[in-house]
Amino acid sequence: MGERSPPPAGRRTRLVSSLVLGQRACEVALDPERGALEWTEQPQPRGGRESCAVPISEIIAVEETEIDKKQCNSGKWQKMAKPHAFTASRPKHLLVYINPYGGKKQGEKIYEQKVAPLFSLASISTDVIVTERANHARDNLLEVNLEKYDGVVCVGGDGMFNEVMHGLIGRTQKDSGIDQNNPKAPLVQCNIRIGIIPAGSTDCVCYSTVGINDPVTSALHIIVGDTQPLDVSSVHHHDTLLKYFVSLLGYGFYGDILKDSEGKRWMGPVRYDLSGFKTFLSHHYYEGTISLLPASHAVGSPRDKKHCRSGCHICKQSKQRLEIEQKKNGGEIKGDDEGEWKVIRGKFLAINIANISCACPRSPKGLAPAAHLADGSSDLILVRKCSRFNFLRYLIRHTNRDDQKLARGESWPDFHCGMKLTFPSKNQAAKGVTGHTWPCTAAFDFSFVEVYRIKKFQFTSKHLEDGDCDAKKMQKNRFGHFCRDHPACCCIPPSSTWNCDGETLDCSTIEVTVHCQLMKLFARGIERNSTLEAVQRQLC
Ligand SMILES: CCCCCCCCCCCCC/C=C/[C@@H](O)[C@H](COP(=O)(O)O)NC(C)=O
Ligand SMILES: Nc1ncnc2c1ncn2[C@@H]1O[C@H](COP(=O)(O)OP(=O)(O)O)[C@@H](O)[C@H]1O
Ligand SMILES: [Ca+2]
Repeated sequence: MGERSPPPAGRRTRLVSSLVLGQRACEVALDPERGALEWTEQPQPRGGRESCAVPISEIIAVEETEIDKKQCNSGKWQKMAKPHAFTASRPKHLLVYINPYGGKKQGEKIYEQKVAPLFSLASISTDVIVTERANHARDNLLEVNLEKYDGVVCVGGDGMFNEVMHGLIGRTQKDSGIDQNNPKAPLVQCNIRIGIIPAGSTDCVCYSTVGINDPVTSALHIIVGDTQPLDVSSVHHHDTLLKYFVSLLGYGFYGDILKDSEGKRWMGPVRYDLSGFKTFLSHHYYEGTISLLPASHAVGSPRDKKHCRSGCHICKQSKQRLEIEQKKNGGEIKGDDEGEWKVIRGKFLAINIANISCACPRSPKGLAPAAHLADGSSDLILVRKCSRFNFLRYLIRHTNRDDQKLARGESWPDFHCGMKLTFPSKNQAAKGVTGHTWPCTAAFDFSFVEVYRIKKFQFTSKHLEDGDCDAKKMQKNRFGHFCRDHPACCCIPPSSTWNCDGETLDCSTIEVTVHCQLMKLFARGIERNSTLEAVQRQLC
């Protein structure tokens, strides 16, 4: 590249050159002020000029093409040694776990065909392990030498991500001498980032942190070294750690779907739709006592119209708060017990705790659209006993895609953030209809739905309120539900099971604590589409 004009005083040099892209002549410029590589097509005889720019931090690789050998050997060109790491945060060595049985069983193919070539282009070296059994990745992470890796990649669904996350959290606490079974123990943050290549059935963690479940998009976020902190919640039964979760902890409807779908894994992702339909028809409700500690530190509420997006200032504030706390306490993050507990008793069709929005292809806005990725709080959604018709209205509001239509007549293409928008027709607009099918008709606007932003939570099923929940001591009734007090009961199941990131928990009596930004992902959150969101807000 040759310099065209001297830079104005105080400005860094802008390098400009001509380049042939296929058949087209372009003017290419490296602009250090904007940190971008720009190219503009030279004016065509019929007019028109197209201009593009790519941030330098997002260029994957620089390759020297062999078109003009003479020029290459003329001394003007210098061959770069394997170029990588445009910015310091890019990974060079990755440890990859592939679940060959996740989703539609395409994990290995997806990795080999779509991801590995990009890693190789970006000069990233990998150690790949195709798992041979459940918990293979978790157990391996507890002993492997992690120092040689800049990140861990999991190819699979939410269950696989959850397994890898358990390995890393467990390893970090073990190395720091922290007892994970103690619900009050201050956990140590994991600094090694996880990348998720979606190849599962729901891919909720990937969808909610990237905006789409696309393996190539995820691979690019890993390559450019994006970092997205993530809240993780722990689930304890007295002094025993049961599990951690990132997406959904669900009792009642989502617990029953999971339980029913376990034997249908061979069907692939469609098992959830079938079990969903069956569970909807069974319409079981469950009685119990909930105690919750509101997230007094958290800004905003689960009903907010403004959602967590790339560079979210609410999540940034939480990071600053954490750093101040860590400095004060010599690196430790102390549990925050401040505030007044609220106790709620009742009959519930669903109890959902969402650490993040839980957006996925089946529910593009998510079960908790306003939940933040890294604010140290979870959104608790209580759906009380109501009619089947009302429950269906609630389900449709958070699962239906048509509910998200906004454009006049036709739909906009699917945006990066996974939304599809359609405006009301002219006739509808003339009648003052601005959005009867618009997503702002929130799933929470029902008298039988309550929402809270929480930092701690406890639950006891009514049938267990006076006893212990040792699953082995309990008798299983013929529907597969535990029922100690009423062994012959076959009408209303006394307790459901918890769906914890897609795994069932053995105990229904649990205690949940949100750990602010315990993990980091190779992601950058859902990117804002400003035009689209401005229209969205206007119509709301
Ligand atoms: C009649 C209506 C039927 C509705 C069925 C709809 C399912 C809607 C799914 C929204 C769930 C979002 C929360 C995500 C949970 C995942 O962690 C979990 C595990 O995902 P994985 O199988 O590991 O990818 N998936 C489920 C369905 O529980
Ligand atoms: N090789 C394997 N054989 C059987 N199960 C596995 C294997 N590797 C991982 N798993 C387990 O499979 C479960 C589901 O995996 P996941 O990738 O989330 O698929 P899905 O989204 O279809 O549920 C996870 O809990 C994980 O622990
Ligand atoms: Ca959160």
